[in-house]
Amino acid sequence: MLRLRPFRLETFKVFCRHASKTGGGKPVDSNALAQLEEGYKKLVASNSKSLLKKHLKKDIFDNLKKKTTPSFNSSLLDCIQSGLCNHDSGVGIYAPDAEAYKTFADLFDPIIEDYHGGFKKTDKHPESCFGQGKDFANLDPNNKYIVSTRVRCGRSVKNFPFNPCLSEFEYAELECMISGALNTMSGQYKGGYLPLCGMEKSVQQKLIDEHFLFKEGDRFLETAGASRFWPIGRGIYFNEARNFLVWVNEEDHIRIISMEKGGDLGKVYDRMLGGVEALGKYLQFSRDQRLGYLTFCPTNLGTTIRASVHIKLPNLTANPEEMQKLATKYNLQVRGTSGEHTEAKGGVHDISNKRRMGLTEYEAVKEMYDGIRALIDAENKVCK
Ligand SMILES: Nc1ncnc2c1ncn2[C@@H]1O[C@H](COP(=O)(O)OP(=O)(O)OP(=O)(O)O)[C@@H](O)[C@H]1O
Ligand SMILES: NC(=[NH2+])NCCC[C@H](N)C(=O)O
Repeated sequence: MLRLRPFRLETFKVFCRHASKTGGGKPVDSNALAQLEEGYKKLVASNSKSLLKKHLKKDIFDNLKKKTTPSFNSSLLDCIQSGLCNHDSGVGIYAPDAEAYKTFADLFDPIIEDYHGGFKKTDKHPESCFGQGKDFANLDPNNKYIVSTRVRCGRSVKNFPFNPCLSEFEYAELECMISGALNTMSGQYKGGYLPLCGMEKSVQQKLIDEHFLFKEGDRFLETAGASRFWPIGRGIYFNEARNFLVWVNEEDHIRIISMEKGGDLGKVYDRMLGGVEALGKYLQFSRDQRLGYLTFCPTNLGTTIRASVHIKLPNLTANPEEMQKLATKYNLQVRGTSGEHTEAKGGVHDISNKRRMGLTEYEAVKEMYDGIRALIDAENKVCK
């Protein structure tokens, strides 16, 4: 087992702040309040299609604008700054610390319900049930459509807040804990950790282009306060075969990723699952009774699973309305070739399950599996 965390002044200060609270955080300072009012006015006047704009009604805004979270004093501005700065956000809100999901529940709950296909504020996320990859046959045995398959999940380490509330010291501490746990991995998971600090720019860019590494300078994350002290504490772990990866301190503390060429979803899923189990022996993850595994972005709560294929469907690509209709029918999300907020290049789309809450891990992957099969069937029908 890893050694116990040493005594830290930072943690002690947080503890004291927490212990001295008698409910409710510190009042929001007048500067933040003025920024909020201004930003809200602009959002309302904009043609933003974000879930933030849709659900931040005036009464909710007025009711939440002066609140802060008990332990970290995170404000509404801390939650919605990204959506206020980026009117092209699809969602536009993040939780600076786990308590934000409760303090600002009047806004998070309807957004969660909308994104995750009806997970109501009275609903409870089910217990984890991963099932087994053997139920998912190769989606494209003749290698006709699928370029590659990837399954990822996110984890937050217990007792640490999310990005905007982490100190520089905590970034380094988290990196040390997570890479320490990763370095114990054996068998097919054996590999090495590469910190972003000191990584050559050309190496970094190559890893991004190969779809292994997270990109840098994501404006949605930056304006959410998630890029402080960059690149301190950030990095990537690879196994020797480069089909198992772990991202450290990007959007979430941990992203566990399994990926390979072709359409063997079952194999990719099992590999991710084994990695999650192995890491779970060394690290404790934050889980909420109602929301499931806790993540920085509400779109990732619950199972945190995104199972995706890079796929070429020329006929459906030529008919984007039909493609979107099918994606909506099967609860799928269509992204561009380099991930979120990018365009499809060479006809390659990234298609994945959209919802992650209110269903088990197995069901989330099954949803993607059934949807991709339906899209391939539809593509084949047009061919005939
Ligand atoms: N099936 C896949 N095959 C190869 N690469 C993939 C696949 N799915 C996603 N990727 C790549 O993974 C990288 C990260 O993508 P992206 O940021 O959209 O998703 P994510 O890591 O699941 O996280 P988030 O949803 O938080 O953005 C990108 O380079 C993207 O192209
Ligand atoms: N990586 C994510 N958390 N994606 C979901 C939302 C991303 C961004 N905040 C938006 O609203 O468009």
